[in-house]
Parts: sequence; structure tokens; C-alpha cells
Amino acid sequence: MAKDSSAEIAVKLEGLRQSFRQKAVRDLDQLDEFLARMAERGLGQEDQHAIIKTMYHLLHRLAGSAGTFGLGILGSEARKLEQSLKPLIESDQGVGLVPNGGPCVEDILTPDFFHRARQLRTMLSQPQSTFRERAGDAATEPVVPPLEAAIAVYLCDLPEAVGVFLKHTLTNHGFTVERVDVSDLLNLSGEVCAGAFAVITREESVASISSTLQLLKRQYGISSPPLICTGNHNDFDRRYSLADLGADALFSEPLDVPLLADRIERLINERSKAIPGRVLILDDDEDLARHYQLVLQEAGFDVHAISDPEEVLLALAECRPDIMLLDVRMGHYSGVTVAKLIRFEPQWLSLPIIYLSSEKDRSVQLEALAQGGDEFMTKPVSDDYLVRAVQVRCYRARQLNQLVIRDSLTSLLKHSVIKQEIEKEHARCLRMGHVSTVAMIDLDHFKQVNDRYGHRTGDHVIKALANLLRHRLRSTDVIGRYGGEEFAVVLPECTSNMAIEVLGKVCDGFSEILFTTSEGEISVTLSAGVAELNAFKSANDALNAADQALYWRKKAGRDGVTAWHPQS
Ligand SMILES: Nc1nc2c(ncn2[C@@H]2O[C@H](COP(=O)(O)OP(=O)(O)OP(=O)(O)O)[C@@H](O)[C@H]2O)c(=O)[nH]1
Repeated sequence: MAKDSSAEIAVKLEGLRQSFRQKAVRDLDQLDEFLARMAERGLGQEDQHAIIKTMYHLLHRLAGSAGTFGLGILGSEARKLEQSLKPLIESDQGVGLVPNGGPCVEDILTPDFFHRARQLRTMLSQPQSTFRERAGDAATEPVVPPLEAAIAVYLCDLPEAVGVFLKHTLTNHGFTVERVDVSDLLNLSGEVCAGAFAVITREESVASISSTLQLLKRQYGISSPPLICTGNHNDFDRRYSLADLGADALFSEPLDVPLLADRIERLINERSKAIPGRVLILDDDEDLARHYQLVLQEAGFDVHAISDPEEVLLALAECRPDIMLLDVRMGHYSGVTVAKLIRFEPQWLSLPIIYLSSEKDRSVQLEALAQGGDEFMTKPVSDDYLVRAVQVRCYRARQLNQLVIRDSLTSLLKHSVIKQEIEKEHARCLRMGHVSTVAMIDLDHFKQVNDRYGHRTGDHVIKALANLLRHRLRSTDVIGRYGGEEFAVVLPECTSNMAIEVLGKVCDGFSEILFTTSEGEISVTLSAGVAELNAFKSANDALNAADQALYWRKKAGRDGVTAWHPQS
């Protein structure tokens, strides 16, 4: 679904504010009716209790949401009235004289209470501070390239031979490579700059290129692209001055291209860490949930908002959020119990859950945290605070999650995670009726590489293949490190013939990569077996079939791709 522009989001937020105002008018009409009934003589205790409880919830709702919709004064006055009613709600009998000498209705519903409650209506039209403070920030926030964007590498001011060599070899690693000069860099468009790119230059040009990149950074509000230089200086002073001038890495000649490719990848990924994440919001107040959703979407988050607690497990499975914002009081459902229910599922044990609540009582908050949530954000939450708080928590959650689900050498998904992904796609293609393919990929004669050139070289080869797969496959394909030198890939909505073509190109590209070893340069090949997921009853059967096809490929001479087929 296309994302809304800032202008569209602003229009929608204004619509929500208007709709909140109309609802608040209705709420206040209702409050007036309740006040009138409470003033009646001869009202039974049960009726009084029911009315006070409803008034309390109505005031609680207003207190938690009015500030978000630009009615902060109304919200804080509603909060005070809500707090006055609280002792009646908490007392054993709910209302009336409490045996232990607790409050009685007359102590709390004083003429002053009635007067203040009736005054709430006037606050609908008072000019008040808005919680939407961050409008001015948006233009200055750095534009961060999306994680899956193809990485462009600009070779700038390099000697002819080095430029030609790097263009060829880095293209084999899956980068889009161009040779340019400083003026070409200066003319890069905003669109290109918003994508992921790195610059490689010689050390003598670092100063001028670094200042050009700073200009682009200021002009387009991008984060600094990685600047890598080539050179042969080993002395501290020279290295210090290169770092000071803005270089992010120094590579000595002769260049070790797989290492260089790996460094480009890492530097780009480091800069991508500021990418906002996925957020699931559950708040039974639909307008409030929608407001939070729009504000976070405007800040670049991928947000899913629901209002019905019964949808939570389905929404979690679909959205797979980095964090969840959870309302505490949702009609007859409690957010605290919903958090406990979410933790029944092992996969959500580590999901950070942040309660959004008007509850200010620390002991109640602590009790709720003990039941399954991680943090409290007290309503009303300003837009600015919401965005920043969610940014920090998403970033941390993503970092922790990466450690848990990704292999440290290649940053690809770990064995158990890729297996789950294969199962998910198998279920999806049976449900949707499309064709998807699973591939098993294995490096050829890899034991010899390790034995002859050492494990360090072996590790470079594994990393280079991981990087190449990341670049050459679609962002929707899922790649995992299945075992030591074995990889598994899920290619959704892709037939085995299409997979043979794509992976054939990966085979060709990989065999052209040269690895520097103590005995000179070497190349390594790979073999792959593919099988269509929907041809099998289970994901495991499909995986075994891909493994079988890989075995056939190895037998047939390696260096290529073979599809599984039924044997006669
Ligand atoms: N450097 C390195 N080597 C690894 C890693 N994981 C597994 N290996 C090595 O990968 C090699 C796999 O060797 P084999 O399974 O015999 O297969 P092969 O030599 O590739 O032979 P074929 O698959 O038949 O082409 C073993 O030497 C493992 O030690 C790793 O993380 N780093």
C-alpha cells in the first residue's frame, strides 16, 4: 500500500481532531446527564454506583486522549475530576459509606465538583497548547536509505587501472558501480542521494570528496555516505589525518576486493540502523490508535493499529512488530492481561510491550509491569515524545533481535529462523495458490579452501557469498545460513525455472570473484538445488527435495543449479 505524504497525513490528523471534538461534545452531554441524575433525590445506592463508575471511565478516557487531540487543558481538568472519583471506585462497596470510614459520595460529589465538571465544556473552545509539537522537525530529519536499496559505489578520482579493476570486480559482488569525478558527485540528484551509496577514492582526494559529501548531506538532509580510500600509508599521523578528514576506511593496495565489498556492506548497514521499525498499536479508542499510527507513519515507521483486543494474535503474526504499544483499559479487557496472553506464545516472549496508560500510580504501574509489559508511557503522550520514545525502543529492539536471529559471520538468518520462514512460505503458497521455490546452496570443495588457505580465507568466501546473495536476490527473498557453508533461500512467487535463472547468475558472478590468499588469487564455485514448495505436502519435504537436487548437482560436476524432479 502506498504511504501517505506528509500533507495527506496532516489532513487525516486534522480530521481525527475534529472527530474527537465531536465525540467530546457527546461525552460532555452525557456527563451533564449523569450529574443531573446524581443531583436527584432518592437515587438508590446501586444506581449511584453505576453512574459514578460510568462518569469515572468517561473522565478517564477524556484525560488520556484530549491532550493528544490538542485539548490539553480539558484533559488535565478531566484528570483532576477522575482522580477525585477514584476513592469511590476503589472502595469496597464502590459507593456510599465504607465500613472502615472511607469516603462517601457527598464528600466527593460536592457542589464544587459539579461546578468544575460542568465547566469542562467551556474548555473545548479555549485556545490550548497542542501536543503536536514536532511539525518543524520533519524537514531536518535525515533521510535514511531503505535497508534493501541496491548499493551504488562511486569510484572517484582513482587511477585508470584501479578504477577499471574495481568496476569489474565490485560489479561481480552485486554492487552498481560507476566511475565519476568530483563534479559528477556534486550533481547527484536528491533521489540518488537518498539511496544507499558509498564512495571510493585515493587518499590524496579524501579532503575534497569529504567536503563534497558534506555539501550533499546538507543539501538533501541525508546521513553521511561511507567514504573509503585506497593508499599505502601505515604511519599513525597520516592515518589520523585521513580519519580526521572524513575517511571511514583505508584499504592498501593490492586491494582485497572481497574484504572491501564486506566493508562497504557493513558501513552502509551501520548507517541504516537509524531506520525506524515496525510498531503494533492496540488501543480500543479507534481515533487515538489512528492518531498514533499517523504520527508514527509520518516519522517513517511501519505501523499497524487495531482496536479490538481479540485481533491481537493475528495482528502480531501479520505485522511482526519490533515493539508494541498497548492500552491498559479497553472496555472489559485489561491490557495487562492481554500482555500476559501474548507471552503465552514463545515467539513473543522478547517483544517489548509498552503500556499506554493514564495510570499514574507507580505501584499499579509496577504491578502491571510484573505481569508482562516492559514499560509505561503515560497518556496523554505528545507526538514529539511518542516519536522519540518509539525510535529509541525500536532501535534497541532491532539490535537485540538481530543478535538473536542473525548469524554473526554473515548477518543472514540463523538455521532455525530460515526454517520457520520456509514453513511460512509453504503455508502461504498453499493458501494463496502461487508457486514459490526453496533453494539449497553449498560452496564447492570448501574443505580444500579451508585446509589449504586457512579458515580466515574460508570465512571471507562465506561472507562474500552472503553479500552477493543479498545484492542479487530480491528484497522479498529470504536468505539464511543453513549450516557451515550451506545456505537456504526462499524465493516467493518464483517458479523453479525462474530460480534456476536467478541463481545461475549468482553462480556465474560468484565464480568471477577473486580471493587473495598466501598463494595468490583463487576463485570458488557453488552448487545449488531448487524445489517448488507447493509441490510438497510439507516444507520439510520440499527442503529435502532441494537438498536432493543439490546432491545431484554435486554429482553432475558442481558449479551450477539443478531443479528437483520426480524420479521415474
Ligand atoms: N572457514 C569456515 N569454514 C567452515 C565454516 N563452517 C563450516 N566450514 C567448513 O566447511 C567445510 C565443508 O566441507 P564438506 O562438507 O566436506 O564439503 P566440501 O569440501 O565443500 O565438498 P563438496 O560440498 O562436496 O563440494 C568443512 O571443512 C568445514 O570445516 C565456517 O564458518 N568457516
